[in-house]
Amino acid sequence: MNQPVIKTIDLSVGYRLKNKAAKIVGTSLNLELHKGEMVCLLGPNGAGKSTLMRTLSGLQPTLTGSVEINGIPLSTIDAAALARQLSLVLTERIEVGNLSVQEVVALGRIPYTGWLGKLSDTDKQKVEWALEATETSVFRSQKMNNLSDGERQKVMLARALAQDTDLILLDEPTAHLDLPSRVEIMQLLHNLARQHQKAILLSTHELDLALQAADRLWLMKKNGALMVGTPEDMVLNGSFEDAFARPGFYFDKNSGGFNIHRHSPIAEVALSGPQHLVFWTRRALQREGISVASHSDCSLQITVSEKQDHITWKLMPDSKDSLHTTSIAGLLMEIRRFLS
Ligand SMILES: Nc1ncnc2c1ncn2[C@@H]1O[C@H](COP(=O)(O)OP(=O)(O)OP(=O)(O)O)[C@@H](O)[C@H]1O
Repeated sequence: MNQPVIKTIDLSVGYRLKNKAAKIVGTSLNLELHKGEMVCLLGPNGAGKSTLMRTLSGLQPTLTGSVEINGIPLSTIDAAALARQLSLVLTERIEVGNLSVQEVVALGRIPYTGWLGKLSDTDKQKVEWALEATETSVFRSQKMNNLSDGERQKVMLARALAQDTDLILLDEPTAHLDLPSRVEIMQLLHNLARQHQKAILLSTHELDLALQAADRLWLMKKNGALMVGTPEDMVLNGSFEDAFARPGFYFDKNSGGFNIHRHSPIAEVALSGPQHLVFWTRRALQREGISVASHSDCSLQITVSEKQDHITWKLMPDSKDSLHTTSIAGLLMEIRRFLS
């Protein structure tokens, strides 16, 4: 594999306290991020994601160990050179006055032009490309103050793209966005990594989206350990659940999501039918505390089917006549009756 864009060597991150003691947040970190890949940094609140992000971007000193960018120690790279290698998108709303979208994106060219520098043709092309890639060119003339949070976030990403760095670090880029905008940002970042060979690291609390979109996960635990792997490996080997599960909240390997319902079911039923109908029926049953058995030897069998857009659930209790219902609400009512 080619040289990593960013690499950490026995890195410890954390804080020097007043009494000269150190608060170690992450330790023995040997991480690599390569061009063309998108990595999601996940972990519960307080695990140390922001601390690691800040350390990797040079905003905070390392406790021990080092960070290298394109093979050069971060501590030896001056601010101007660093800005040509690394761009950072933070969650905090940065006040950019009443600048237009295009003017904000053009700020990404400062590492090449200086504060008062005039944009060259190349600079203008890079700004144009960044606006197109993030689909922000349609509102290029609008003032930043008039944008929605999602539009604003895309503009901040465009500014980072205009900076034309191999490495882009984003701290919770999808915070405050609605679901479609979160999906859009994740897809955009993944495309940028693949199509434009960017190395992208983003911290996020979007577990579902990270599982789907990340090439690899960096999973920080509360004890300072960090595990690395493809999302599917981390689910299958249990590390994903291990980092997030709490009493009353567990990861369901069958659905790929967290469940908020109790572990010990009050009843077990057999369920069959087309996959998507089984999926949503199971969700409703789980909420009732009813599990779906992997065998058919149950006192209640449910079959769900769909004909010409009409969905029917057929309940077959072993002791009574079978009955039909045409909604999940009806199904739950019948099951409650059956169990009472
Ligand atoms: N300036 C500081 N001095 C000392 N400790 C700090 C400082 N800032 C953060 N911490 C501690 O470092 C630990 C990691 O915090 P950090 O903000 O990096 O976690 P995080 O994973 O980003 O959390 P969240 O998901 O809630 O944003 C926490 O225990 C926090 O209290």
